[in-house]
Amino acid sequence: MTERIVVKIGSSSLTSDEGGLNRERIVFFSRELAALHEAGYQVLLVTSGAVAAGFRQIGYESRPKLIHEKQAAAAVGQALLMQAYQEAFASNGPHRGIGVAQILLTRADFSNRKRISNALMTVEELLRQRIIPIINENDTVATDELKFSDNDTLSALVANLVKAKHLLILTDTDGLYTEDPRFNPHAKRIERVEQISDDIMSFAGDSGSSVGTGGMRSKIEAARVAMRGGVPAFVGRVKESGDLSLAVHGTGKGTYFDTSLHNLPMKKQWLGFHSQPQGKIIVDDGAEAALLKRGKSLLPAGVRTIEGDFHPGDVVEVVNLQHQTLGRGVVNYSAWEVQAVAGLSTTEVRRRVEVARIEVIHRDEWVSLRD
Ligand SMILES: Nc1ncnc2c1ncn2[C@@H]1O[C@H](COP(=O)(O)OP(=O)(O)O)[C@@H](O)[C@H]1O
Ligand SMILES: N[C@@H](CCC(=O)OP(=O)(O)O)C(=O)O
Repeated sequence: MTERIVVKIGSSSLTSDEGGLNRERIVFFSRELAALHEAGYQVLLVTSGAVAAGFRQIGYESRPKLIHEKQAAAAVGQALLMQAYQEAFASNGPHRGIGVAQILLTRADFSNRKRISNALMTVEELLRQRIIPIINENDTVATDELKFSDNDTLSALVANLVKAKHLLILTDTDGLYTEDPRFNPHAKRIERVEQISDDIMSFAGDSGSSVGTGGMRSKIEAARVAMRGGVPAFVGRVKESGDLSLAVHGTGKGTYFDTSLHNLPMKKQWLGFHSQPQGKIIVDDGAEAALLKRGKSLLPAGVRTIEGDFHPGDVVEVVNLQHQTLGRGVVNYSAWEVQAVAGLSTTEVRRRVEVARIEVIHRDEWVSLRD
């Protein structure tokens, strides 16, 4: 299969603090992306910048905070953003330039299997036709509680969906530092991350600009999602011509997040990232090791207790004794049944309740969310 690359560009790289698009940067990034396209990669772009591009046109003085104002700014800005990319790509590449297409997605689209498979089919066809899909959140319809709000997570979910070879998250800093380099000029850059430990997470701060939203924290969260989906990620800066290609080839100006995991099938992506858990199962250390290290199913013997009300077939979150999330799975028992058999041996369970399957969660219906 032709290698796929998902590139995410943040507002801070495309616009200024005062709002409005920086057309020179858009032309620059489209050249960088065109070079990958010409080299034979299938390129997908996840771009922010709609709100930042639109608010000045509407007459707001700074990036709006109220949801309806942000949505109005995005509605104006999204058209400007697409127009700018369309023009920039039209003058790139051989013949008639490179074609682009707009795709707007919400979190709700990802949790609906039919909608997301339709989106994937559209993307596949665009890529076959050598068109670059340009993706943003559908800000006009995304409701506050379900919003991605920054596009970092969206780009990771897209990378998992299309089983990308790389996810490149471009921003205004050349990677993750031990502290926000704006506040500590002596902070050290981290070159490679193999596991997102609490230490790594603690380095990351909020956004440095008034137009960006996620900051480094949301980029690391996004890298975690991509890594779990078997997609290695890069977070860094692309400033000079050729930088994007360097980033793809492992010598970019930024931080690389490696993964040895395989791509997650669509069903497990849904289970891990888009399902809505109905409750929690708290398991002991033995069950934690069985699930995470030995790829086993969850048996009643390893269950300590539960939270919430759920029924067979529901998705539940599994947490350890320290309440850290281990993963999610489809449960075979109702909440009261799990509570009744918690800690019991398989023989004892069979004597007490009648269940279709002895496993509380079968390993085929389970996805680990630990690195
Ligand atoms: N530990 C850190 N290392 C690097 N940058 C950091 C760190 N903590 C916070 N930041 C800030 O995150 C900013 C990038 O995030 P953001 O402004 O949301 O960008 P974008 O618009 O590209 O998504 C950087 O400009 C930087 O100031
Ligand atoms: N969908 C929004 C993205 C919001 C945003 O600022 O994201 P980011 O710059 O990636 O932190 C937009 O296009 O303005």
